[in-house]
Amino acid sequence: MRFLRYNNDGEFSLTKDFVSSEIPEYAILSHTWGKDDEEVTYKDLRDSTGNNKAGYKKIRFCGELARRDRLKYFWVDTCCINKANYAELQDALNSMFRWYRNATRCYVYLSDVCIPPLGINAESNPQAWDSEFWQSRWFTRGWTLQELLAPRSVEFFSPEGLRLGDKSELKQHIQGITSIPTAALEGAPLSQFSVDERFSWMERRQTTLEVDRVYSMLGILDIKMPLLKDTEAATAFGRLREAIDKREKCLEDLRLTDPCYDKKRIEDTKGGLLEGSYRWIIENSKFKQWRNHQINPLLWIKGDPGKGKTMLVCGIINELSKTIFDEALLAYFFCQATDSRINSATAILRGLIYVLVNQKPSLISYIQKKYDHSGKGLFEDTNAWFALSEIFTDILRDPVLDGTYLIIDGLDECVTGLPQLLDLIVQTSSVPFRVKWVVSSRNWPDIGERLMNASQNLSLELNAESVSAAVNIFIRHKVLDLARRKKYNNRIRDAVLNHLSLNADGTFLWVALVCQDLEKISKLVILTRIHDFPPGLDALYERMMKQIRDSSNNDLCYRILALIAMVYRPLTLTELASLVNIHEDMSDDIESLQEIIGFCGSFLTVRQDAIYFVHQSAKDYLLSKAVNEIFPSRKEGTHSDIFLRSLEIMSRTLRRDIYSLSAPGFTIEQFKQPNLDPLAAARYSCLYWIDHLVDSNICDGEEAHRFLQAHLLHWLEALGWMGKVSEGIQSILSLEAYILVSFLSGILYSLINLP
Ligand SMILES: Nc1ncnc2c1ncn2[C@@H]1O[C@H](COP(=O)(O)OP(=O)(O)OP(=O)(O)O)[C@@H](O)[C@H]1O
Repeated sequence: MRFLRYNNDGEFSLTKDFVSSEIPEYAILSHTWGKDDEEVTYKDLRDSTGNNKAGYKKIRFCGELARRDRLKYFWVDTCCINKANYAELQDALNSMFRWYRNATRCYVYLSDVCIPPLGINAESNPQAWDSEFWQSRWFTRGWTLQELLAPRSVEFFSPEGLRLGDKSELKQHIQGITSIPTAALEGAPLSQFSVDERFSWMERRQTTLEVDRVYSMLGILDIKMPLLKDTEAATAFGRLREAIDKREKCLEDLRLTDPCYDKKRIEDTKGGLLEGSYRWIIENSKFKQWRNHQINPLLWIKGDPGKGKTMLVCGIINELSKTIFDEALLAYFFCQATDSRINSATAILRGLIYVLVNQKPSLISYIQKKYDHSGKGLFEDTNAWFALSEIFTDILRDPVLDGTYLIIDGLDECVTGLPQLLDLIVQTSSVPFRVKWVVSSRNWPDIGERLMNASQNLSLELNAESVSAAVNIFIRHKVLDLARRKKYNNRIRDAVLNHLSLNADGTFLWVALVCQDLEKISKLVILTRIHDFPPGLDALYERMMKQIRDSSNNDLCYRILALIAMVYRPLTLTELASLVNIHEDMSDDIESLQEIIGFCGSFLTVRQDAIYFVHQSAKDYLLSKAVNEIFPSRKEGTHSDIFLRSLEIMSRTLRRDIYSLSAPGFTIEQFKQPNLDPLAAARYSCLYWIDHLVDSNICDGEEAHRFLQAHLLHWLEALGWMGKVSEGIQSILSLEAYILVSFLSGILYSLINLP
């Protein structure tokens, strides 16, 4: 990038070309072009021939303001680009948005907003220029759109050099003139606005060459593409659309989950985030040291189950996103062992990359080439980890990631690929990477072995005092809420407060579970019942198990708990009804099902129609301490039940043209799912029946064979409607491996081993 700077003689001249790592602070001019022969060109400046041109005034204007703001360098598009060199011009047009964005100051020269001589105090007397400002040509030109949006500081001046205000002070005016939302004018990332909305900001603007209406959108859309000479606008627009569509398709295939929504869901499922219960970490000396220094950029937060790590991480994300500087990014991922979609190292990398690219779309360039070659398989096939970790490290090397924060909650919940993931985290938290990491996990020795020397660790047990104080805030909040809703008198309220404070032992989850149970207890008996809640999570879970044991629905509750503990993603109520094999006339009675889930102690919770364990530790308890009760025929038996039940559901549901569309050739985009979805009960089964067969370890090739003989095409059709054909192919591959190892029925093998 080439600049102008003042010389000692008071004149200015062009500088050398600065490489991107050496670019100094600079000011930049935004203006509308006059007639070609009035503007000072690169050649004029080089040959010292432009002083008499009308455009010289603008350059001097910019230089004077830069000098006022103590900026040695300034940039003006008329003369800092050598337009005779097409390669340079092309590069400049592709870089312009970034150059405006990185400028310390941007001065807008409004040649047609003249201030009458008496309007010297222009800022405090807007009536003097208001109508000219509204009608200024600057707001009608194409290139000035990015000059308005990209820089942090945009100041408007009359040609007399009088300051009219900056884009923040004038945002009401600018919003009224341009219809651009104020958030965009205030610097919100443009990726937050849809592509169509961004195109609409250009609608009423003109450019000298029609094709420039397309090229002037490249930065705003964060797209890079070659600017071909003499291209028709329509052709350039077609190429731009194609680049956008390719990017969106790639992102769609990369996306397994959107961690931003996961965070919202988790906070909601856990009853909402209480600021007073996480703020201690912001003042913690280790946290501050990590935040303010680059010495050890990896912070490992560790603690026992239910100590509040996940909620702490949510709080840290909120806090960092408030203070993160300008261009830096913040990406995070919540790993959840109970959901097979988000419990592996590849899922974590896909999530982090997805968030990074969403915030900075140009990072797609690190994926696009590989994706164009391999398609969605890049993220899913057997080499996915290697491809994704290469893409990830390439992205982290990009200088735009300077100051970026990466956060992973629940490393202990990463069921597949944890060692590789830990190694990658350690590797990328050293030079030359410029990101900072926060990871959280339980106190697991395997994780400790890999992270201990490479990280600062913040143990919740070693910060017991702060954690206890945070838990007490939580207790107070919960009990006051209960007291208000259940009309406790002061004696009951204080007895509950007292019992919880004495027995919580710094464990948030224990408090949350006890309060959940207190909801169901009448205030008349609470003073006697409150002592039934023993201290310690396991003791509490044992108490919940005992209640189930003593209830008349215990068999159904055990079956539901076993099922929810073994499925690979949370089930909907409809899926549960069909899989648990309850009485036929109750299978579509969702209210009764919800009631039954209520009988399962506080182990389960229903949010937005999906059933979750109240906490990972609840599932851990069942899998380790209640095995005999809930898995009478071992875990394999439960897998086998789910497998057989799935075949039943699918055989009953799937058929040719399941949505009765009759006419062939429908695309998924054209299709609108009916309210009564015939696939609703079978979706889980379609996706996971093979996994359950494989994990059941029973050689039930006969059943699978019969099902595939009758329904192979119906099943593929259903997967198609669900957008899960590639998952189906993966399942077929596991089935093939399974039956090969199990020396199963040769007929089944030959049926699925299609050429
Ligand atoms: N800051 C907070 N605001 C509101 N609720 C909180 C907060 N911290 C903890 N909790 C409550 O405590 C429960 C347990 O917290 P959390 O899930 O964060 O623990 P954890 O340490 O991540 O547990 P695990 O390691 O077993 O996953 C949450 O479900 C929530 O009810």
